[in-house]
Amino acid sequence: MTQSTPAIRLDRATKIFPSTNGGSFTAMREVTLDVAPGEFVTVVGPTGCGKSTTLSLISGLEPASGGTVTVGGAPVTGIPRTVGYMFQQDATLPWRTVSDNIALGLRYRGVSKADARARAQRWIDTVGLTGFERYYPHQLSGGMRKRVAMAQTLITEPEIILMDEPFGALDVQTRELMQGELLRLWAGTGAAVVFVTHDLTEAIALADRVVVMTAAPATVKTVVTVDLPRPRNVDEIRLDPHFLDLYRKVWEPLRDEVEIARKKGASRG
Ligand SMILES: Nc1ncnc2c1ncn2[C@@H]1O[C@H](COP(=O)(O)OP(=O)(O)OP(=O)(O)O)[C@@H](O)[C@H]1O
Repeated sequence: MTQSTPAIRLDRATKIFPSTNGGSFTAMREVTLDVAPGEFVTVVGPTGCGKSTTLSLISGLEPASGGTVTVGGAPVTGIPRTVGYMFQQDATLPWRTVSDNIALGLRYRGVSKADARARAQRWIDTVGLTGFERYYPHQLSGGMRKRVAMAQTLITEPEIILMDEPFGALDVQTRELMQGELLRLWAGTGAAVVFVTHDLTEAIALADRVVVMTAAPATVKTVVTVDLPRPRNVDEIRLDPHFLDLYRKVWEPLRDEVEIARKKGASRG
């Protein structure tokens, strides 16, 4: 992959699902977006507009109905190995320890048990879980489980990380802590990130660019460049006066779409 090749390219990507009444439902309409290697892009939009569907197309979980989706310059035909995921619900196995859960991705890729364990230990230390290696997920706090999830995602060194509201279920303080942790961990990876969230403060604090989607069917309404310096302290950056300008730039186009989505929902209901 050369420097000019986008990590992800959506070119007029469209997704049509069959609907339960025998018709069809367009979830995405001609979404065009490039994400550069090492870029952090967040995606916001009204509820149900097609944000998760966009991630499904990039991850190869769903094929596009029209347009093209490429990862590292190659069309997505299956689930690319260079992609890591993090969702709102943890992907930890409840019957495996922290150490085994973190090593899992490497074991699936054929790495020996000893090597996977050693690399897992490095990640356990990096995410601040030293001493909890033999704990099971249910013995951990929500924030600690997120640390496991981040280590699980990053240990395979993905070139692309797809995140669907990964901190959505956390309380506000833990969420802010995890945002800071994510930025710290991501900074050393060079991975391109697409991060879906409903939280505009989170979207701006993390991103190089915020993509605002329209009400369903999703298409790109506008893209706001976040020209805040890195490394960022997510606690402090939201107090920066420029942060408020950026918030307005994202919220104003989004507000219109939320209103459209609300009216559509009301007319359907
Ligand atoms: N497999 C599927 N079959 C049929 N319809 C689907 C399927 N997956 C998603 N949809 C529909 O596509 C639309 C977009 O869903 P999607 O989950 O992408 O929205 P979203 O923006 O991520 O929503 P939210 O903000 O609530 O998480 C929804 O109306 C949903 O019902």
